[in-house]
Amino acid sequence: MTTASVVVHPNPDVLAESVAARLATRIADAQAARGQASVVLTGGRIAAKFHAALCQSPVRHAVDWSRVDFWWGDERFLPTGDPDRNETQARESLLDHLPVDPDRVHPMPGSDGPAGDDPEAAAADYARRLADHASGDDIVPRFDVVMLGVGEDAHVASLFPRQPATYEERPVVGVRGAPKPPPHRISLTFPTINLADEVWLIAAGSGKADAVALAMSKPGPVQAPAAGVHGVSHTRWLLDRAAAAALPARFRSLRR
Ligand SMILES: O=C1O[C@H](COP(=O)(O)O)[C@@H](O)[C@H](O)[C@H]1O
Repeated sequence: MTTASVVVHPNPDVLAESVAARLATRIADAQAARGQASVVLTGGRIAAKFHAALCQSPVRHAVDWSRVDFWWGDERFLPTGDPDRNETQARESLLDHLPVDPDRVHPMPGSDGPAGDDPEAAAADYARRLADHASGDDIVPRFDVVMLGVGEDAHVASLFPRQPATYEERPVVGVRGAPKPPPHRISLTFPTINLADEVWLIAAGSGKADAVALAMSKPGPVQAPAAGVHGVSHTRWLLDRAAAAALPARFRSLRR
């Protein structure tokens, strides 16, 4: 049975430390059980903060980083190395500082990649890479953790409200006309994200408060994509107090 939880932290720094420690612990648990782990990284501002926290966290020593597969939930479809790519930012803030296995780092293609400047073709390339790492009859790996930032409009990954990608049944989708720059993106879709063991929605700041409250009021996933994701075992909302400010009082356990 799937479960859900909401944890409210006093500020973005504590949120980042908490996410970093949780992630290292979750990976260590997966490695203890299966010898390896797979995580899906998010982009955005809160990712940069918890990446930095993880690089300093003592708990990072509980993980064998060479036995972790790193995937991305979405990518801004720009040339490799562009500073606005989620991959570039994750390498600079996290992966370049840990002893990861380069063969286990799976960035989404850039617009200068083998599929060319076509986000749909690049998405199909990434779907093939996911299929190559899936088990049995699955077409994507069953990730241990998918981490997702939450946009002010309640988007997650590059699944934006009322956009065609929110209806997509293929595992990865090319996005054109995203309301947040850049307009061309690649994203995992709901069916792929929702096969993960755990899904973590991470949000900080007052700008996210309405989106978090909307998503948790159980609207449809087309209206609020953050409402359309869940882990097979657990869905975790990890918030700072400002992002939780519009939630009903019962969710705001922290009162300091
Ligand atoms: O563009 C994106 O934005 C979201 C949210 O970013 P934030 O800076 O508002 O936290 C992010 O989750 C997504 O991965 C990224 O491509």
